[in-house]
Amino acid sequence: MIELDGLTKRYGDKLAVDGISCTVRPGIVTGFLGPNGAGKSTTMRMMLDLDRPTAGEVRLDGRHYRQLRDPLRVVGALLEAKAVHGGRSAYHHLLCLAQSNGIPRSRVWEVLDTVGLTSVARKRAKGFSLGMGQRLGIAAALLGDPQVLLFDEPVNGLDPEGIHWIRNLMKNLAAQGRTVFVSSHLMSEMALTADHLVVIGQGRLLADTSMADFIARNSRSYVRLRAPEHERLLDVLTGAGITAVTTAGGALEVDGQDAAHLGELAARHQLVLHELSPQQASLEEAFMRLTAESVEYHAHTDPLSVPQAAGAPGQPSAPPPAPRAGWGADWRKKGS
Ligand SMILES: Nc1ncnc2c1ncn2[C@@H]1O[C@H](COP(=O)(O)OP(=O)(O)OP(=O)(O)O)[C@@H](O)[C@H]1O
Repeated sequence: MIELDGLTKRYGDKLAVDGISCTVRPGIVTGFLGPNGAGKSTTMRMMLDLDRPTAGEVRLDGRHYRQLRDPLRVVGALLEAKAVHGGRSAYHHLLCLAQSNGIPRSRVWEVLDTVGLTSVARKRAKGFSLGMGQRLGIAAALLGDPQVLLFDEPVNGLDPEGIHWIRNLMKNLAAQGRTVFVSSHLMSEMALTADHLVVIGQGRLLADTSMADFIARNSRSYVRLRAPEHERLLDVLTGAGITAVTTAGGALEVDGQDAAHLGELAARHQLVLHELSPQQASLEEAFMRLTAESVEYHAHTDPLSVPQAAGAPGQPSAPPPAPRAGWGADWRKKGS
C-alpha cells in the first residue's frame, strides 16, 4: 500500500505537487495519469525519497522510505530506462544492487529469467536496445521481491510484444497481491492495464476512482439508433417523450435511455432497426475532458487543444478528439 498524505512539493514559485492525499491499494493495478507537467514524476520521486516533500508525506506499507533498511525488498521502481552503468553486464548490474540490499545471488538469475534476459546476462548493458534496457530496469525493480512496485512510463518506446509482456507482468504482480502504481501517457494501454486511476492536473488530485467510474463520470454515454424508417422512429421517440438528435451521418442519438428500452419501444411500433448500440467514450476522451482545464502546455497549431468527449446533450456529437499533432512538439506555455 502507498499512502500519500498532503504531499506537496514546491520548486521556487512553482507548486509542482499541491497537497495530494490518496491511498494506492494492493491487489490491483493503479494507473497514474496527468497531462505533461502535472507532477507525476515529482510525486513518484518523492515516493522513493529522491525528492524531499515541502510538506506532507508518503508511506510505503506504513513506513517512510528513509526508514527502510533494505529498500529494494519493500519497493521496486522503474523510473528511467537505462539508468545503468553501461560498461557493466546485466548480471553485474543486478548483482551490485542485490549485494547492497542483502539479496542472494541466486535471485539475480531468477529475475533475469523472469524478464527474458538470461541469454544476454553477460553482455554489456550499453549495447542493449531500448526494450532490453526496459526489461533490465524491471528486473532491478523485481530483485527484492517487493510488495510495492512503481513504473514510470514503462512501455515508452517498446514494440507491441514488449508492451504486451509488460501489461501482463503488471497484472500478474497485482494478482499476487502487490501494489502496482504505473504512469503512462498511452491511454489505450492504460485502459487495458489499470483497474483504478489516480489523475492529477497542475499538481492537484483530480480523480481517485475505478476505471469504469472514471469513464462514466467524465464522458457522455448515449445510444445510437439507425432505422430505414428514420422519420417514423423519430416520431415514435418524440411521442414517448424521448429527445433524439439526428447526426450528420443519419443516425439518431439518445441520451439517458437504456438501449433495451429503446429497442422494445421500436419493436412495439414494428420498426426495423439497423443499429441499436450503447456508446461510451474512451478513456482518452474522458481523460482529455477532465484535464482540459489543467493542461499546462497547449499546442498552438491544434484547434482541438481543449477537447470535448462528445457533444453536449441535445447537440450532435462533436468529432472525437483528433490525435494531438503537436503532442511533445511545438508547445508553448499556456497564455504566452
Ligand atoms: N527540479 C525541478 N526544478 C524546478 N521545477 C521542476 C523540477 N522538476 C519538476 N519541475 C516542474 O514541476 C512541474 C511538474 O513536473 P513533473 O516532471 O513532475 O511533471 P510530470 O507530470 O511528470 O510531467 P511529464 O508527463 O511531462 O513527464 C513542472 O511544471 C516542472 O516544470
